[in-house]
Amino acid sequence: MKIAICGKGGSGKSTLAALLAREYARRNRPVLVVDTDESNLGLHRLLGTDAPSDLMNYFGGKMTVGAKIMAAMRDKASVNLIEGAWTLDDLPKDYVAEGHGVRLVSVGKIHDAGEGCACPMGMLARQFLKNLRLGDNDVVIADTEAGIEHFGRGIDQEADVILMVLDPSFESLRLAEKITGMAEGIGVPLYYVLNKTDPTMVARMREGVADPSRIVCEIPQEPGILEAGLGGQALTDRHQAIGTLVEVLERR
Ligand SMILES: Nc1ncnc2c1ncn2[C@@H]1O[C@H](COP(=O)(O)OP(=O)(O)OP(=O)(O)O)[C@@H](O)[C@H]1O
Repeated sequence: MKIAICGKGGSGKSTLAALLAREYARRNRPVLVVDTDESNLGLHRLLGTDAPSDLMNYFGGKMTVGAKIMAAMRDKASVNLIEGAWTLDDLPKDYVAEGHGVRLVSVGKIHDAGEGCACPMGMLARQFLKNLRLGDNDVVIADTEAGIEHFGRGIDQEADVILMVLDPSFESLRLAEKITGMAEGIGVPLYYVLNKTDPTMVARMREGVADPSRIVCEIPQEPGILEAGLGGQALTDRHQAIGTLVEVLERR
């Protein structure tokens, strides 16, 4: 199963990706987290792994990939960055970080001011997800960048299911309307995960959200999660809400 995680900035996408990956690993499922957010620097810490090298470098680097895209656009041709299908065991080992039963690949980061746009990362992320061939037990979790650009890049189209993280904010509720329409447009099932909640907030979010029937999980505001985020530490604790979420995803 390929799961894309989206939501507004700071809503808890990386936190959910890490908690979910850990939970699947505890259940002995092969798990790959794909970091498609070119700005996020801390996902590996939440997973307790080293930072992987940018997968972009395996394909010759951002300049090379960018030039291929430009040439293809000029020739009105399609861009094929990856030949054939990859399984989780085909991943180039030097570009995979591993820890606690979870593998992590990072498509690429913006490293320097003025280095150009992130379009090559978007193209590679989509093709990488598309070309992954999964076994029945395999789980791929793609952490996306904040907002909706990844929908424009076609990344969500490669997912079997999209989880949108909503924190208690007006912006999350409004973004849910937009994302719900986009997910319907590409025909990928979308579920909402309410995060950083307390009982009062949950009630208000249920009233304000675009389609409450899509809510499948509520993760409370937890000091342990906040502390791990501040200290750059791995999220090791088990959370009942995440166990429930996995079961909902399995029953789909
Ligand atoms: N349930 C929670 N309880 C307490 N703190 C939380 C919870 N979920 C997330 N946080 C905290 O909220 C902050 C943002 O979380 P996170 O980095 O996962 O968000 P994000 O959506 O991935 O952010 P970005 O848009 O920058 O990639 C972090 O400090 C994290 O520790």
